[in-house]
Amino acid sequence: MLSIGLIGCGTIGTSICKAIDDGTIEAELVAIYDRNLDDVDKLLSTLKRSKPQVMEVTEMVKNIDLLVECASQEAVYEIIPSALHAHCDVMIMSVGAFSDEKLYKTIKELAKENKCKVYLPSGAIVGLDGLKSASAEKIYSVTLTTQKPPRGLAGAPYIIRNKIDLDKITGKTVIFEGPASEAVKAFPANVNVAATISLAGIGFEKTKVKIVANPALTRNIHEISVEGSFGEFTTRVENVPSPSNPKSSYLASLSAIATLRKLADPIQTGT
Ligand SMILES: NC(=O)C1=CN([C@@H]2O[C@H](COP(=O)(O)OP(=O)(O)OC[C@H]3O[C@@H](n4cnc5c(N)ncnc54)[C@H](OP(=O)(O)O)[C@@H]3O)[C@@H](O)[C@H]2O)C=CC1
Ligand SMILES: O=C([O-])CC(=O)C(=O)O
Repeated sequence: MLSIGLIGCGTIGTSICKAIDDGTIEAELVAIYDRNLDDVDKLLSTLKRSKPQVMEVTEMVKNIDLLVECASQEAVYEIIPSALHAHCDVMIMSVGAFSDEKLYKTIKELAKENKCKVYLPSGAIVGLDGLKSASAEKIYSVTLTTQKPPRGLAGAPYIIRNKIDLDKITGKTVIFEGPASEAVKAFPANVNVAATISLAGIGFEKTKVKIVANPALTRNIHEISVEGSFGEFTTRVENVPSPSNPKSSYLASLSAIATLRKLADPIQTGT
């Protein structure tokens, strides 16, 4: 059975661990870690059958087949290279870290050298299958428009740097427009999906991102528009935010769970 170690015991990490614990994912949860020890304790208290050890990544990677990152972009720098050196496969949620081309190349090389796989779930978006198919030929443009209730953007470096008072936003307001390369740095906990789209499509510089704060919303909306030699499509998802972290949509947790279930399934459906 697949043995899993997980870094980041917050919203997504807890959903994944519960899904392993209740058998939705056929795997063994061997180890968990979070820099916030209260989150570790909270997570442990929700598990009924699994008894993961709490251990740091250097120890964890000696005991697992697959490391799951659901922590932060900085954690990708800290833990993924060690995991690959130790011949572990990895699943990454904080995909925005890959806007750093050097990191992306290093991880790809390490994965090849150590015969490991790097899994990047679709996360909080829909339509990645179409984008991947379209990228076999010419794509002319890709645009992501993300709308969140203002509290779903709280704490982002761009909001802090520009002293944007989210409480004063009373109508639909465009907060940011620019390439995905800038968006994932300005909003590292809000639009990792822009990175996943960039990697599947036309890259971080050509992928356009618009971020809108909309106080009329209770959901996180992601719209992707793609034009290419295949024709054009637009996808739109209205995501329920996770109760414990309004920045992260619940679909992101479900997508992580689906990716892990796929690993145990001999039949692979979809592009
Ligand atoms: N690909 C996608 O579609 C999506 C990706 N995400 C991303 O997935 C990641 C997890 O999301 P979510 O579960 O909602 O986040 P949470 O904030 O709920 O949980 C993350 C946990 O990881 C901890 N953590 C952060 N950095 C490190 C580190 N370097 N080492 C150890 N622990 C660390 C945090 O601690 P502390 O509280 O101290 O920061 C926190 O306890 C985030 O980066 C998020 O932006 C989210 C939604 C969609
Ligand atoms: O969950 C979402 O709606 C998207 C998100 O936070 C991210 O991509 O980082």
